[in-house]
Amino acid sequence: MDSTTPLPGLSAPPPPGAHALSPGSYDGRLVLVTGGGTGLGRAVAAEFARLGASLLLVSRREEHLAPARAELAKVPGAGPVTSQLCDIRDADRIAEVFDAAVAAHGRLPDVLVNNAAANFPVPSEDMTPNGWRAVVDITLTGTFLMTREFGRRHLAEGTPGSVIAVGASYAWTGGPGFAHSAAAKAGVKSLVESLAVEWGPYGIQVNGLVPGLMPHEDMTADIRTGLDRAPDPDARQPALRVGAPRELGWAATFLASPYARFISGHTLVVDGANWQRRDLVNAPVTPVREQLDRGPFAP
Ligand SMILES: CCCCCCCCC/C=C/C(=O)SCCNC(=O)CCNC(=O)[C@H](O)C(C)(C)COP(=O)(O)OP(=O)(O)OC[C@H]1O[C@@H](n2cnc3c(N)ncnc32)[C@H](O)[C@@H]1OP(=O)(O)O
Ligand SMILES: NC(=O)C1=CN([C@@H]2O[C@H](COP(=O)(O)OP(=O)(O)OC[C@H]3O[C@@H](n4cnc5c(N)ncnc54)[C@H](OP(=O)(O)O)[C@@H]3O)[C@@H](O)[C@H]2O)C=CC1
Repeated sequence: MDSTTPLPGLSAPPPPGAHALSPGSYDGRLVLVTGGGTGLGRAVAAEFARLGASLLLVSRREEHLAPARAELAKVPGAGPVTSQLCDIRDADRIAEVFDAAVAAHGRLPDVLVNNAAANFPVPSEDMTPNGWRAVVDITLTGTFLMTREFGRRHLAEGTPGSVIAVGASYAWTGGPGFAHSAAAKAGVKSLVESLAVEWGPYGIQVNGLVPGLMPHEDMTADIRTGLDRAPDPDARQPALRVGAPRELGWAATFLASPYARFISGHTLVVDGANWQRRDLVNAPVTPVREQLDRGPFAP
């Protein structure tokens, strides 16, 4: 290969609609996806549906849930799709959601995908106490409250289950400009490791799942603007391409399948090795304020 031959990078994913697991692998199973009305949550829900799962989508806004319900119900092979409005910071409402799951689907969710999260870029010196609390309460405490209810219900029934918590790679590295979200995701990773041990004896598997850069149309304006500052995102990844949301869905359906039952307490990163990237000599440091175009600090 000479220097003029383009490098291949990691190969493109199979087309939408393809799947690795056998058709009907999730027939008769109920999968609860928080934040399942948008973005990556919706893509993960679609892959479970394609394999026969019934779905329960949970989030705060009907305008996110209604279109997703309609679209996911049309996925070939999908079981019934329902949704519940719920702010995952509200433990009482979460209990009602599980009651509604049993009423609508006749069973507890077999799989819980904790995908809902909150995030916005902000230099830490500008972050308000309430801004910190909103992100940590949704991302970490919300994940705990959902998982706690799932675990309690299954322990009471004596039934098995599988939990997947969507994380971010800055759980390991820190996330300058996203200190609240990075701290919360580090907490999520730790929670996965604690609960996998606590609940393994009862047949409940708990794993983390970390997406790399997987652009989608629901990304928040703040995050989209940040990404738009760096053109050609493919060239910035070791894979020489960004990820497709369905690649996260395929990983999720594997992790909750019988073939991955002995994997627990693990956090799987689906990012083409982007988070491992290091240069021998790094680019010059640009302060977060400058990266975010915030101007001088004005207390
Ligand atoms: C860059 C490179 C890309 C690189 C990209 C790297 C991405 C890394 C991986 C992670 C990705 C993700 O998590 S993506 C997931 C992103 N998705 C979301 O966040 C969707 C949900 N978001 C939301 O609902 C809201 O934005 C959020 C505020 C976070 C939560 O809603 P609430 O209703 O609870 O909160 P509110 O009452 O509106 O606000 C609570 C406080 O937060 C403050 N606040 C709200 N939005 C704010 C904002 N944009 N900037 C500053 N502060 C903000 C408010 O002023 C309040 O503080 P006071 O004024 O003091 O009261
Ligand atoms: N996109 C990416 O490249 C990356 C994403 N991630 C992670 O992937 C996951 C999905 O992200 P993405 O799809 O991009 O983000 P989105 O903004 O599209 O999705 C966030 C979802 O969470 C729901 N949500 C937010 N707050 C609450 C709440 N309090 N209660 C219930 N639901 C809530 C929202 O629905 P509603 O507003 O209706 O409540 C929305 O559906 C997150 O965990 C994120 O941290 C990690 C690394 C990279």
